[in-house]
Formats: sequence, structure tokens, C-alpha cells
Amino acid sequence: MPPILDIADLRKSYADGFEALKGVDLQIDAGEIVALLGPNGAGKTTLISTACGITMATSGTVHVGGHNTVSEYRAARAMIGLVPQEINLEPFERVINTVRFSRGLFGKARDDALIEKVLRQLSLWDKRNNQIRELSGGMKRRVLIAKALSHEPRLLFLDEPTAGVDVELRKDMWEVVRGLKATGVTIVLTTHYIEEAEAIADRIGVIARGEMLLVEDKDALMTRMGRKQLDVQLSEELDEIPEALASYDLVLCEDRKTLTYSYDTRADRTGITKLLRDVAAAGLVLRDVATRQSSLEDIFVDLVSREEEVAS
Ligand SMILES: Nc1ncnc2c1ncn2[C@@H]1O[C@H](COP(=O)(O)OP(=O)(O)OP(=O)(O)O)[C@@H](O)[C@H]1O
Repeated sequence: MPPILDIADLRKSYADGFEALKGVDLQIDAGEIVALLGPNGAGKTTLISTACGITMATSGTVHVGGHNTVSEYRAARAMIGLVPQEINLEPFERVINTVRFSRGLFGKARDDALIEKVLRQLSLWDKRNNQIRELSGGMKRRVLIAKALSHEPRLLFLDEPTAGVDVELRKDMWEVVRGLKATGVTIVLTTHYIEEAEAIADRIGVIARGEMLLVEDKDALMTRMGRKQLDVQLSEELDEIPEALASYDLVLCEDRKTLTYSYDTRADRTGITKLLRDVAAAGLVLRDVATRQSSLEDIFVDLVSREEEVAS
């Protein structure tokens, strides 16, 4: 099956000459959840707005469900739902009318059963007759999603859906996103919360300075780039790493009592057994050992800082 979203060599320079996207390629299959991570100003919002046809690309193409977003704008746009970063709702309008109106904007016939389904799915049915101003911040964000779903899109873009939302509500939102995926909607979201990407994404894309550094299956990425650390805690402080352990790539921590050993989780031999034997042979007394798996956050920080070094 062709990808539901196909972005090829997308470039965007703003009027002031700033190049926000420098040839981005991205293919997304139907039914996936893809999280786009990147530092502030990386180009995530520009990518989403350009993919939706709100911002005009300087060059390159975007196809949604096989439709070109410029030459077949209407067909492409009908397949897309966009949940923007800012809450841009009319405070005195009622929830149900807000959502119905959005459907009308796409020229779709009124469908009360569908609006009820969407509002129930987002736990907003009880609030359907409330004015927007009477809702909490988390509920307003869910109204934005309901609006974006009102015309039955196949591809939903969520631009920082949980920015400024507390931990509990963020987890609720993750449930909503998983529920949408279960109904067959493809989801592309941007986020600054790495645990969010870790919790819900099937694939992760990392953008920095307008370039897509990688797009990869989350689990594969964590296995490929993830390293494990072994902290060897000693009973006594060391001035330096003993000569007998020089062949290991060890780091002596600030407390001078912990030696950190990094190893590749995929390697046949991790070297741990030999290291511990050599630690004992060097006359050091062990107090404790602990292991730590690098998180997606470690991988992300590592990737982006490496890219910054190359760029500077
Ligand atoms: N209308 C515009 N005119 C000129 N430059 C712009 C415009 N919109 C965005 N930019 C610039 O393009 C770059 C990418 O911005 P964008 O909003 O896409 O980043 P982002 O990754 O979404 O950032 P954030 O995480 O802070 O939301 C930034 O340097 C920004 O200043």
C-alpha cells in the first residue's frame, strides 16, 4: 500500500530568507503514530503546516493518500485533520456547535451521530452544551481534537498536543491518541516531552535545523543507539583509575568511588564478567553494582548535540 503521507525533498524558505526546511523526506504508512522530536525552532511546526497546505513550500512535494497537497488541495485537505499548538476557540460558543461548524467548513453534511461519537470518544459528551469558556485547559485541547476529527480525516496532525498540560492530563491524552489509532487514524505529533514519544509512538523522527536527522522504529532506535551503563561502586575512594584497568573505557565519577563502564547491549560479550574479575584482582573492594539503560532522552540529546557540533 502507498504511504498515507509522502513528503519528498521539502524545502521552505520564509520571506526573510530563513531556510526552515532543508530538503525533508518522510513517508508514513496508514495506522502509524509518528512522533517528531526536535529542539525549539527545528522546523516541526513548519513541516506540519506545509504538509497541511497552510504554508506554501518553496520546493518539494507532499502527497496525502496519493493526492498532491497543491494541485489536488481539496482532496488532500479532506483527508487531514490538524490540531494546532494554540487554542483558538470562540469562548462563548457551545462545544457541540463548535465541532459541528468545523465539519460544515469541509462542506460535509450535518451528521449528529458522528459528532456524538467523536465527543464521546474524547469524553466531552457531558460538556456538549457548555460554552468553551467554561472548560478547563485540557478539555479545550480535546475540543480542538474533536474539531479536527469532525470531517473524518484519515491523517491527524497534533502540534504539541500536551504542551503545558499536567502529567495526569498528558496521560489521558495519550489514551485518546491510542484510541484514535485503534480506529484506524494515522497520527503525526510533535512534542517536547520525550517520554511522550517513548510512550505512544511507533516511529520517531528527529529534526534539527530544518533537517530530518533520522526516522526510525522506536524500539529499533532504542536498541540501536541505546547503551547500558554499569556503575561499579567501591568501598574506598580512588585518586585515579588503576593501571590494571586502563584497557577498559572507564570513567571515575565525581564521588571518586564509582567507576562507570558503558557497553553495547547488542554485543555478544559485554565484558562485564572480566571487568569485575579485574576490579577484584586490582585489589579494589566492591560495595555495589548497578546498571542503567540509556533512555530515548539520552539518545535524543546525544543526536542533537552531535549535529550542533557538526554545524558549528
Ligand atoms: N513566518 C515566519 N517567518 C520567518 N521565519 C519563521 C516563520 N515561521 C517560523 N519561522 C522560523 O522557522 C524556524 C522553524 O520554526 P518552527 O515553528 O517550524 O519550529 P518548531 O520546531 O516548531 O519550534 P518549537 O518547538 O519552538 O515550536 C524558526 O527559526 C522560526 O523562527
